Amino acid sequence: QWRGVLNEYSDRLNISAATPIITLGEGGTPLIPAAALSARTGAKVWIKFEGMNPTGSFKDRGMTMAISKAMEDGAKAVICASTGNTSASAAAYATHAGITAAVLVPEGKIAMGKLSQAVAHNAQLLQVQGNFDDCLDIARDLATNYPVHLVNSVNPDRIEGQKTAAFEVVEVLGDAPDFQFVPVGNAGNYTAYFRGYSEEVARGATTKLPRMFGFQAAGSAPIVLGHRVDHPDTLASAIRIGNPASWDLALNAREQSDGYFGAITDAKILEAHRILSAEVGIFVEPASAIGVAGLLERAEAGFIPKGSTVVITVTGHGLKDPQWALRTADGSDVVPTIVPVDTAEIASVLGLA
Ligand SMILES: Cc1ncc(COP(=O)(O)O)c(/C=C/C(=O)C(=O)O)c1O
Repeated sequence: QWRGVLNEYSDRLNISAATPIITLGEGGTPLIPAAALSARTGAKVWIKFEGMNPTGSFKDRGMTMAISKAMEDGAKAVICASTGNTSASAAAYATHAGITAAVLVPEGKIAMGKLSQAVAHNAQLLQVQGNFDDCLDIARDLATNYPVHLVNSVNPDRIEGQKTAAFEVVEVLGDAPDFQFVPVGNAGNYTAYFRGYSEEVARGATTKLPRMFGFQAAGSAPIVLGHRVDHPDTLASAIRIGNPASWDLALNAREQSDGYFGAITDAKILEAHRILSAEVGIFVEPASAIGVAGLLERAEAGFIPKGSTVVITVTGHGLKDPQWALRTADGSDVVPTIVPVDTAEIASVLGLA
């Protein structure tokens, strides 16, 4: 069986025999051809479905590394700030390791699925009366002044673990794609994919780097705007971040990969969210759909050559924040169809009769 990314890629990660391997089987996620998106764009589109990780997001790749290294350092408690998925993952891996996790989330801005996971995994969850950026400032202060180990993506172990997704793409495609699309909050994952692909080039496993295309929500797009956003706002709560922790690393990755950062409106995020679930059969939380929206926008604008190989990483499962599938385009609630226990009636409603 798949043994988790630290075991599967041990020779390409900075772990040693002294590193305890804390794993829930993360990684080895599906790379799924998206015929509907290929038809819409003329590219050859693949979806890297990171919702299939143990806690339902890509964060598990980084957390297995961060918690394993924390255990190696003798940590007894970990701390993180989170818009939700990092807290769910930190809580799961910490409890699996037998240590405690404290998580700081912006009050009232965490999706129900993620809140449920952090509580279920016995984290000390504090809702901070501020936004994610305030939470990260506090978490860094706590890790500096108290005996708690910081597991946010400012911790390089997280980037190390997350770069394994690029290894898996290359294994399946036999080369790097022409374009790699990702959502961008702190820009840790954008940075991690660039690092993973760069290492593949260095070891001769690929002929090229993909162009790294990252997307931020229009109401929360500091890298696109070129300045911090003090009051970020988007329904894509996972990427509601105004001061990205890996900003400089991401700009470097963009330069070196002839990459791009773009902003996408909430309406276009929801449109892509629906296309992905209704036409491809992949259910994601809204932030994860921004890469699909980004591809549709870039293709429409003529920047994606026909026949290009495109990988879009969708980062969190739709079950994290299922409410969005139950709203119609104009924001009203989907009305359930209620029928009597009567075959003829139902056949008629289904349009069979
Ligand atoms: C579903 C989903 N998609 C994309 C991102 C952006 O990744 P980065 O650009 O590496 O930050 C996040 C980030 C979440 C957190 O930052 C957190 O959980 O604290 C996410 O949950």
